Amino acid sequence: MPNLNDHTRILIPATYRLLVVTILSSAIYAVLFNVYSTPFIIHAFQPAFFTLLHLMLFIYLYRNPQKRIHRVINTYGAIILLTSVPNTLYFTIGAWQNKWQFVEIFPPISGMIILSTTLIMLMLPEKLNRLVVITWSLNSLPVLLFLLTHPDELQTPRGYDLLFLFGPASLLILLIIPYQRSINHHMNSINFDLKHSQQLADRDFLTDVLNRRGLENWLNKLDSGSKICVLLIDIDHFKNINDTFGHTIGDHVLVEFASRLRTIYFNDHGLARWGGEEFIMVIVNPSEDLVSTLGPIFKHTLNQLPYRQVGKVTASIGISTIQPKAHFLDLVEEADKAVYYAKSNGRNQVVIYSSALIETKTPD
Ligand SMILES: Nc1nc2c(ncn2[C@@H]2O[C@H](COP(=O)(O)OP(=O)(O)OP(=O)(O)O)[C@@H](O)[C@H]2O)c(=O)[nH]1
Repeated sequence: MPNLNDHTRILIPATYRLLVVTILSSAIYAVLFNVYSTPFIIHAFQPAFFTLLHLMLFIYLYRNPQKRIHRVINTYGAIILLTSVPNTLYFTIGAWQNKWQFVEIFPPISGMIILSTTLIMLMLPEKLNRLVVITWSLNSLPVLLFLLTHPDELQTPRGYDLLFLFGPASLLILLIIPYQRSINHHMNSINFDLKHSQQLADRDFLTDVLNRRGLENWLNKLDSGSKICVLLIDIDHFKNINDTFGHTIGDHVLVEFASRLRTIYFNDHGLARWGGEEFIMVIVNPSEDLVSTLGPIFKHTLNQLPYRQVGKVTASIGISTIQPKAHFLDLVEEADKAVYYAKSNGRNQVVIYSSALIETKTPD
């Protein structure tokens, strides 16, 4: 799954799992309620409807997970809230009005509520915590309040069962919150470290522009329909700089050269160190007009002012034709031929590749 942030990458499979568990458990309820029917006709349909609803949610997510994940999570939370709470309130209020015995009539959904809320808290983002706590409180408080004010119903096997289920389980839900927060915190810091190391691995340690790997990753992120133009920029007589001023000063020149290249700005472009004293710039969707103006821009930026410690530095630049990004390596070859031509022709110049130029004018 390219271009997904890490959070979404974790969220999507977690939501699939949550939906599968919910579909399976409500399907089991649907079967059980039909085999062992309750006095309420709605129980014959509600779990089946629930199963269908979550199945539709699963298919909806499956068709476009990246775009729909947050909508699906919010809908899931809303369904839990809107189906469980009215159910619980209906039975507790009815029992309070002496319409029925609560412990006999309350359907065995407590396990389902505990399962879904705990799973949501463990798997889904912190923002749903509040919804889960509200759902849980609106379900457990009426039940606990009713049982504690009706000892005759409490002191039955089902009464104690419900008391312990909703009582200690409420505590468990509260305990999961800090646990989940610390997991989130750790995951965020691991993601941050991972991203940081990936960024470091994509950069040239000396000049801090992209390295070859970084450029490749950058190219992969471009739209497949993008057209590009490649510029190879090779410092002239760099060996002389090293020989005359020493390797360390040579390094300083590379850093200064790269910073000057960074100041040349196009709408969308990538800059990388291709080799020792050779840099590469890829311009995305350039016009032919732009390409024809590149020479003066580069010469002005790179050569005009002297470099600290060493004075004048020049470069030979080869520019490829404009082609789809899939032809990147061919374009590098073109730019390389143009650089070779520039070097052989006296250096300190910008050469635009054309087959005619290379065939007819390449000096020996
Ligand atoms: N200081 C320094 N020198 C480097 C680095 N990487 C490569 N070099 C040097 O860059 C020099 C490149 O030399 P050549 O390939 O002969 O090219 P050039 O002297 O620039 O000559 P032309 O390209 O023909 O103008 C070599 O002396 C390498 O040692 C680096 O990271 N730091």
